[in-house]
Amino acid sequence: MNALSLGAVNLRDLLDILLVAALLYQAYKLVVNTRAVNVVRGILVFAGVWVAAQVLGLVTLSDLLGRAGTVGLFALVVLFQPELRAVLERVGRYRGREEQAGAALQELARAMERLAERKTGALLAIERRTPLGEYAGTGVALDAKISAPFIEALFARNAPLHDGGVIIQGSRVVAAGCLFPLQQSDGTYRRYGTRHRAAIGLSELSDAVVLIVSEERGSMRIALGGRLGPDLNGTELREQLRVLVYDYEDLGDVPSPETPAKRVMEPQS
Ligand SMILES: Nc1ncnc2c1ncn2[C@@H]1O[C@H](COP(=O)(O)OP(=O)(O)OP(=O)(O)O)[C@@H](O)[C@H]1O
Repeated sequence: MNALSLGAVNLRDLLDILLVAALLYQAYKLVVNTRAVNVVRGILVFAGVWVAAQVLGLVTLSDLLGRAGTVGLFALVVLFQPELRAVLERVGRYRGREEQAGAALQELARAMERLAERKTGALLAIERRTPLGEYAGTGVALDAKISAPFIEALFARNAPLHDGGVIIQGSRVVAAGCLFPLQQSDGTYRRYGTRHRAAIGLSELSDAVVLIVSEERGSMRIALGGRLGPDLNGTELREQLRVLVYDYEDLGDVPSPETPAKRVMEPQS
């Protein structure tokens, strides 16, 4: 018997099982809270029926399901192309992103503070799991590192792209002048203007963290999960950005709108 073996199971088997478990857990975290979760359930039922057909020797059924499965795989790749690309991009991102994330957070918060001080209206959506490509497509594509002066320049009055929202992916600004979906008027946010309602609307349809600087009040707020948070000072804004955006990748966890944000995101009417 091998020196490393523990009875029938040796250390290599244990390592194998642990790695597979870790992989399955990562896959679970990728799909939970996304539209893919129902598809995964469907695939599991499909696979269950297929295995049962094979075990029971139902040749025609298992052959049919096997062929349908191959076609289905291609269909899934097409259907989930945006999500797959986002996952691969996340996996492929190089190390050192902690440093980049810290710098992006500080620059973004500084830009928000300066815009608020000068009462310059601004709207910025930070992408998390839900791809924001369809909204980015309504504006002008950019590819610029986040910096406070750049964001301030984008929203400066009379600047060509100051109207509409900016979209951020990680530490890069990827689009400006974008049209976000307005919150459907259910009465809750009726007294707010279109900038705030566009922020709430986008946060309703995606898991994006949407930042707003009010031109009227010079306040900074976050919309998340279809709700508008309270006015934030610079410290609170940094803390929220850290918890909601710039920490999650390294922790491997995207906070859901209900979790950490709840502390400071009481609904505002
Ligand atoms: N659907 C939209 N998508 C993105 N930006 C929008 C959208 N609708 C309006 N905006 C932006 O909001 C600006 C108008 O803001 P408005 O004054 O109506 O809103 P508000 O919520 O009262 O904000 P503020 O407190 O800054 O005045 C527009 O000039 C435009 O830049």
